Amino acid sequence: METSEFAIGQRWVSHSDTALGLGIVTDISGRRVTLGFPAADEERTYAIDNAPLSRIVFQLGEEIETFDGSKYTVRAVEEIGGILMYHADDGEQTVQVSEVKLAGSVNFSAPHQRLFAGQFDRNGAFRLRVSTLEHQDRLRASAAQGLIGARTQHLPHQLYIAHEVARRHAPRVLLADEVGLGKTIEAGLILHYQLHTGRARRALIVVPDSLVHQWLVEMLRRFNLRFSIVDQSRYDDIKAQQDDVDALVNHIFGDDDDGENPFESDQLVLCSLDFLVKSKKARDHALAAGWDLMVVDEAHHLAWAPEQASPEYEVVEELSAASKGLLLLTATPEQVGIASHFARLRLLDPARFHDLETFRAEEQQYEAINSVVRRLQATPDRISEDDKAALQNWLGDELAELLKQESAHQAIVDALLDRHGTGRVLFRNTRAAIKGFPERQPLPEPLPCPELYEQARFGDAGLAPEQTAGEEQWLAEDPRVAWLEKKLASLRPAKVVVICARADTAMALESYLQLRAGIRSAAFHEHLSLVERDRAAAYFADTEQGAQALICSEIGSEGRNFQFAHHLVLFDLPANADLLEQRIGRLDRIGQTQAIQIHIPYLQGTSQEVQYRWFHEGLNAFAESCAVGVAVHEHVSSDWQKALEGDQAALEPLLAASAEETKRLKTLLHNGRDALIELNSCRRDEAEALITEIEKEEGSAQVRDYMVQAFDILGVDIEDHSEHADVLKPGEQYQSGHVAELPEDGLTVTWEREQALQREDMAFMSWEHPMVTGVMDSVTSSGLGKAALANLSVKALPPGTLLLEAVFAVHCPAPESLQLTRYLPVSPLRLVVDVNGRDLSKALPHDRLNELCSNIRRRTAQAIVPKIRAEVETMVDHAERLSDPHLIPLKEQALAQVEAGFEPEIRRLEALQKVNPAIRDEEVDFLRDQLAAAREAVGHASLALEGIRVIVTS
Ligand SMILES: Nc1ncnc2c1ncn2[C@@H]1O[C@H](COP(=O)(O)OP(=O)(O)OP(=O)(O)O)[C@@H](O)[C@H]1O
Repeated sequence: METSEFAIGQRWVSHSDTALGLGIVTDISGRRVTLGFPAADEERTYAIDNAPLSRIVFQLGEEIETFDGSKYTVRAVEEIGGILMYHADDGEQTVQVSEVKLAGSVNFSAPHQRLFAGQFDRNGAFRLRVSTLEHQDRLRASAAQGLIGARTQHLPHQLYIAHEVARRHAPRVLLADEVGLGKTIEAGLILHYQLHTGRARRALIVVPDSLVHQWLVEMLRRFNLRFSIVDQSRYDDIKAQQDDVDALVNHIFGDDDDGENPFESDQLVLCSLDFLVKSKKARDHALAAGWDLMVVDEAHHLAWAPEQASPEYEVVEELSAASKGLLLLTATPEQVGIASHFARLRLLDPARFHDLETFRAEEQQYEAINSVVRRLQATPDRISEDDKAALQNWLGDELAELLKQESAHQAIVDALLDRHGTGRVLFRNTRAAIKGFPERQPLPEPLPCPELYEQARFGDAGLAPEQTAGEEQWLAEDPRVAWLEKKLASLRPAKVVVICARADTAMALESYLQLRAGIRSAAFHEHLSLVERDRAAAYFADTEQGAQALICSEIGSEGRNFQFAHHLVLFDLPANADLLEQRIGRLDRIGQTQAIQIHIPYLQGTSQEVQYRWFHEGLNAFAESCAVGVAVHEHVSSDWQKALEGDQAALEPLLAASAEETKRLKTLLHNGRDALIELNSCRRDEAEALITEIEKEEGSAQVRDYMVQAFDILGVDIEDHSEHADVLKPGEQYQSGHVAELPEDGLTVTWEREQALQREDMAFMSWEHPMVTGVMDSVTSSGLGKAALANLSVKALPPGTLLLEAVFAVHCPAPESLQLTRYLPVSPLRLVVDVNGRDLSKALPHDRLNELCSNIRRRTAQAIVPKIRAEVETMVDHAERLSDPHLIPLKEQALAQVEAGFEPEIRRLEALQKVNPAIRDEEVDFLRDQLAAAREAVGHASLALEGIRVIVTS
């Protein structure tokens, strides 16, 4: 009996998460279905179209258990109004059990019961099941888990961060690598890991308008993560789909709040921050949907001051409370000031960052902390008395506790970085630490100031004086225009990115260059729709027919990837040094192969010249990435303002003071904050070990061998394409239910990452490709290979001897929030027994049996099974008895890991509570309760029989 229509009361299981147990349909509304999972005390809502659910129908002869613990054997099944009624007996009386009454933690479809019910498979399916469990177990224990499938180069700083952050439960961190070092990739790796390991299911990415499409594409092509965009047009579509009567009612009553919540229809959603700020409805919907992980790119837009938060900050603050994990991304965390930086850290970790003034005061101590940390690391076996006193001062009573720990020095360093640095929350890699970036060459072009700008030489207006003149006029008289035209002609065919502060300037320049100067160019600014912007960027990227120049407004200076170009023209200069870094970062990013030529046309005797000299001589911000620009500006702001206003006398002192302050701050940061953050952001040796592990996993041919084995059983044909590549096609016996993502006309795949990086048209098949994980999940959650019957012909055993090869795996239903799979591996246990209970596991290894066993014809097998039922039951009992002792060490190990996972967290919160009165006792109690619940759940773990092969000798 098979049905796929949902009805309230039906029982289904989640094949993506069997630990939930047997679910019951509690609500069906619109395109969503909600199930309660009593064993795990969880409720889940799925989109009906792609719910990972399988209907559970117990077969005749199988045992069922009701929620009050009574057990019955199924004798007949009938369907009444979509609900199954089991006619069952307990040996004495016959009862009718509605499926509604079945227990939630029932372990359905026991392999031997499947066998007796005639549901057995050939040998190959059993073999596939065993190897699936073994691979799952190995992969889950591997440090490479979650990081294998990405179509990216293995860069140590990225993998280190991803590994460090992604393993956390509900991570909340600021990814603040310098511009262009790959924060998007880091966020993608973390997302991929969290989704792959089930630590997160629902994720929301919030980015500026101009980056929506780029994120969509990066997530899909690099990580196989398919996000859905929610924007105004999505709402328009929903509205259009509403039936006419609804629309009429809404129109009359002015109520358009009903209708679908598009944030709930998908698990992975991408949305622009601008849209969330503008649309209250979208905001409310996003809030109501709830998230496991939220990513916010270009987080420097989230400005905050003690008196007033920006609307962007408010939106993210609200949403961050509705999301368990939070990743904020920005290359320039202090772009809008230290207060905003603090406020963002507070969103991430309110327990640690509770007071702005305390935060400021702490920053003064970084240098002293750094020197103690360095000494601790240099001499791991002793601490000087002076350092002990300093540590006592910083860590108080906690020090004594930390000193008792096994690796006391590391624990103290970690506690210091966390409690007195930005340790757990902030990651920042710098070009200086990573090395290998190309040179940046500033090429100033002083030009005479035309009369046209006589009234707009200085102040802010002087930075973009064209806004004070008519368009025709400035295009004709501003010498930067003629210079640009000539420069582009002389550089042809080299690609050039031109950035100016304002959209009007970009538009006027672009149409001038295109129409009057005959230069192939494209404009990129905020007045274009998202599609038009992507089209412009693609036209510019095209190497054969594309534009030579892309004329961008300031939005082109964020997040975009233009590293294929080597020339940047700064048509004007921004006021803020971080913005300058963002602009240069479009070209100065991973993948840039040549020196970057930065052309800087400026008008002499205007604020442009002042700004050029300030950036160049004061901050050295053209030639090198400058992280201290905003802080230096705060220090010299009144002189800077004066110089910008045209006060000649202020300029030289400004340049001298800025250069000195830049040097001072860089040294300070180098020895203080940056050093502390660097300690945290990439531990080289760990990163290298991780890469070795990932490459070992990728380098082995195991994934292909496994999939070849699976394809053989699931009816997928493999044709040779070229070295490392194949073409997969549905064959005659194709079982589409087990193989997701295989198009009818086939799929070209590569098994090698290097090839995948070159050939984006090929799917990159790794252990973490959705087709591979889909097959693995489908094998373990379905009945495939659970029971098999085989023939063995060996002289050593008399004909007619029966053997049982059984495979067990750890089973532990528990609330998902506990994430117990972290501690309890699958741990497949294979045993071979005979009818007398002899343990033959070692004498008859799995591979040897695979070689020796052959299939029995189905008819013959069906005739044999009823005759050997009693013996099989006896052998299953023997195997279960032999399996029992294996569970004890597994549980002990899991318990130790549970403690090791929770206790540092509890200690940390207790330590922070002493300095932060805002931490409530309930927060600490919550963790203690979680620990108790995890202990209890581990206590109930069992070894469940996952598959059997009954072997008959001949
Ligand atoms: N591991 C990698 N493998 C291949 N390409 C990479 C890798 N890391 C980064 N890149 C490429 O380098 C460029 C910069 O990466 P990304 O956009 O993630 O940087 P970012 O730090 O977010 O930049 P920004 O500060 O400008 O937002 C992108 O083109 C990206 O595709």
